[in-house]
This record gives sequence, C-alpha cells and structure tokens, in this order.
Amino acid sequence: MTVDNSDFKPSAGDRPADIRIAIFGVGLIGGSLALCWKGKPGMTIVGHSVNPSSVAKYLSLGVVDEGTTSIAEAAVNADFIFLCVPVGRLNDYLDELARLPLKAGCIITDVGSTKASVVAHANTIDLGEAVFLGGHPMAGSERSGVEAATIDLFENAFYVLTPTGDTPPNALERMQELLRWTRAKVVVTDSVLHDSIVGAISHLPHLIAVGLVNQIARYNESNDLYRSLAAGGFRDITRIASSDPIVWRDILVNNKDVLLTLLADWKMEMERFAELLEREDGEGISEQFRQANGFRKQLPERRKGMIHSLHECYVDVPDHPGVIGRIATELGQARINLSNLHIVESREDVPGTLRLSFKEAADLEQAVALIRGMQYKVYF
Ligand SMILES: NC(=O)c1ccc[n+]([C@@H]2O[C@H](COP(=O)([O-])OP(=O)(O)OC[C@H]3O[C@@H](n4cnc5c(N)ncnc54)[C@H](O)[C@@H]3O)[C@@H](O)[C@H]2O)c1
Ligand SMILES: O=C(O)C(=O)C[C@]1(C(=O)O)C=C[C@@H](O)C=C1
Repeated sequence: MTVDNSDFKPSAGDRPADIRIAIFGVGLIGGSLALCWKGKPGMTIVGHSVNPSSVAKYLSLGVVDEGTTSIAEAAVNADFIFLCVPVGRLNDYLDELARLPLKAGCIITDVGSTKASVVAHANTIDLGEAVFLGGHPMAGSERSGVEAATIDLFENAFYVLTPTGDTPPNALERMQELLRWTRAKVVVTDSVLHDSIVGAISHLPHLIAVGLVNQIARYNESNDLYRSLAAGGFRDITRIASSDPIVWRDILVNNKDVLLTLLADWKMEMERFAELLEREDGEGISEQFRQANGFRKQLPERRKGMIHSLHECYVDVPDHPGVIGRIATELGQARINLSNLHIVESREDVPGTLRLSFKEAADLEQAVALIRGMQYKVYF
C-alpha cells in the first residue's frame, strides 16, 4: 500500500492537535525530520543526544525547540519518538524506553536502514501503553550530521513503514498523518522483505562502492594518476563510499545474512562478465549494457519542488565563482522566465552541471540560444 503525500499543501485545516515529537539522534535523518515539523502550529520538537555539545548545536541551529541529554526528559511526555541513531543502538534505546512511563498511545518509531531485527526486538519487550512501528525513509545522503539536514530531503521519496499484526490501525494512521509533512510517499511492507530488497538496492551498492574505492586506492600507491584522472564515472558510482563508517558498519553487520547471499550473486554476476571478456564476446557485453540501460530507465524520477516543468536543458559550467549567477542574470535581463535551476553536480575541480527548467517551450529555446552564445555547452 502506498500513500502519496508529494502534493501535500499544509493549510489551516491541517492544523494538528498539539503534539510533542522526540527525536533521538538529530543528525542527517533526524535533523531533516525535525525541519519538516519545526515551527508548524501545535508541534514541539525535542532533540536528544548523549553529547551535551550536540544538544547545544541542535538548539543553536534552530532545528529543535527543546534539547536534552536525558532520555526520560525527552521521552516521557512525547506523542511520537523517532529513534534516528545507528541501527546498532536501536535495541538499547527500546530497552531504555520500556523502563519509562511513556504517554498512553505514544508511537515509538525508528528510521533505521534495516527493519527485521528492531521489529523483532520490539515484539519481545513490554512498552506499556506505547506502540512500536518500524520506519525507514528511502532518502539520504553520503553526508552526515545535523549540518547536512534539509527540509526537503524526503520530498517525493518513499518512506517505508513495517507494521506487524499487533500494530493498532490507529497507530499506522496517526503515523501516516504525521509523515504528510515530509511530503514523502508512505509505503507499507514486511520488515523481513524490506531487508532483502533494501539489502540489494542500498546495502550491496554501498559495499561495492567502498570496495571499488579501496581497490583503486591500492593501485594509486604505485601511481597517483589513478586518483588524478578519476572523472565523472568513478565519482558517480563511488559517491556513497563517503558515507558514515559507523552508521554503515551497523547496517551491514545487522543485515549480514542477506548481504552474504547478495555477495554470492554479485560474484556470479562478475564471473559472467569475466567469461564474456575471456571469450571476447562483444555482443554479449553489449547485451549486458542494453539490459542495464533498460532497467535503469524504469527507475522512478524523483523530483523535488512544486514545478514539474516539461521544458528542461542541462548546462556544463566550469567551477568558477559567479558562473551560475551570470547565467541567471543574463536570462533575467533577456526576460526569460526560468522556473527552476538545480545544481546537479558541483564539486571542486570537477565541472558542474545545471538543470534549467522552463514552463514554456519558447523560454527554453531563447535560453538555449543565449547560453550557447555565452560559449557554454547546452544539452537535453
Ligand atoms: N544516511 C542515509 O542516507 C540514511 C538514509 C535513511 C536512513 N538512515 C538511517 O538513519 C539513522 C541515522 O543515520 P544518519 O544518516 O542520520 O546519521 P548521522 O550520523 O547524521 O546521525 C546519527 C545520529 O545518531 C547519533 N549517534 C551516533 N552514534 C550514537 C551512539 N552510539 N549513541 C547515541 N547516539 C548516537 C549522532 O549524534 C547523530 O545525532 C541510521 O539508523 C541510518 O541507518 C540513513
Ligand atoms: O542518497 C544516498 O546517498 C543514500 O545512500 C541513501 C540511501 C540509499 O539510497 O542507499 C542510503 C541509506 C538508506 O537507508 C536509504 C537510502
């Protein structure tokens, strides 16, 4: 079942009853969730960290309304508790919460990248009048920490919930209602199935990316050209290798059994390629690419922002200060109505790419001519 909140437009009629949301671990995910609810009528966000300086940072950044290092102070009066810590800590937090007099009907949830173990553990403890409902937003970044949090991180992404047969329907409804503010699409599935699927589309890619980077790093010990010449292809496939080591240690160890099966399949996939290369089977190799191209084209396009323009172009821009401003200024002076500008890639010493969106085809045509006149490469 999927509930699409991507067109959610908060209005007076959506004013929630006064609710208190406790977020344990206000990092990338916890902080981005906090930003979705911060300042909304009737909502109070309490941030928890074991580290007092982290609590101070959450407050100084204005991501939460209140902050504490006390689990009890954060949790006791909460209507919702989001556990946004590494998955290796989830069971400990659940055990701590089980010892507290939580509010009747309090929904405890997590955002962990694995679900089966935390859902199973929650089923073995007495949470009193509180309820556990596993959750996992299928959105994130290789960056971490509250500084990386953004309000639109979950927009148009899928947010997985993993209720069990014991989950009260009302709890699922209340959670879906709260998650409307993230503008994510809520999807409900089984926790074990979740770990098999997410293991394949998320955990295995992270493991492969890290292995590839470390393989090239070893080659680079003999010649620094490996690092110097690494361009878009290597950077694209290895972006996620920069993810947090502790967060990913926990994810991979927690999903070990699934990953060992996936790795066996991956080795067979690589063996298949090796055989094609051994035989110099060009057609076989091309077919592998055709199959991959075909499947990848079916991946859902995830758009953020309200404008879904049909008229877009891409511009390669050198990494010089002010380039983006110059292009926007030239378009403005030509009175071309630019509806959206998205920086697709922008990193040091790597050319950036802009995606320019227009509501009208005529605006796109004018813009392409103008930008090409500025000697930038424009493509579609
Ligand atoms: N990074 C992603 O793309 C992503 C996406 C979806 C879900 N998740 C899940 O979200 C959770 C948090 O990941 P994140 O990316 O926000 O990481 P993060 O490092 O940005 O935030 C983790 C938070 O947990 C706290 N923390 C770390 N170690 C702790 C410990 N031992 N005890 C108590 N608190 C601790 C940190 O202070 C921080 O506030 C993880 O369970 C992860 O699997 C991550
Ligand atoms: O967007 C990224 O960089 C992510 O890695 C997010 C990503 C993934 O796509 O694998 C990573 C971990 C999550 O649990 C969910 C999604």
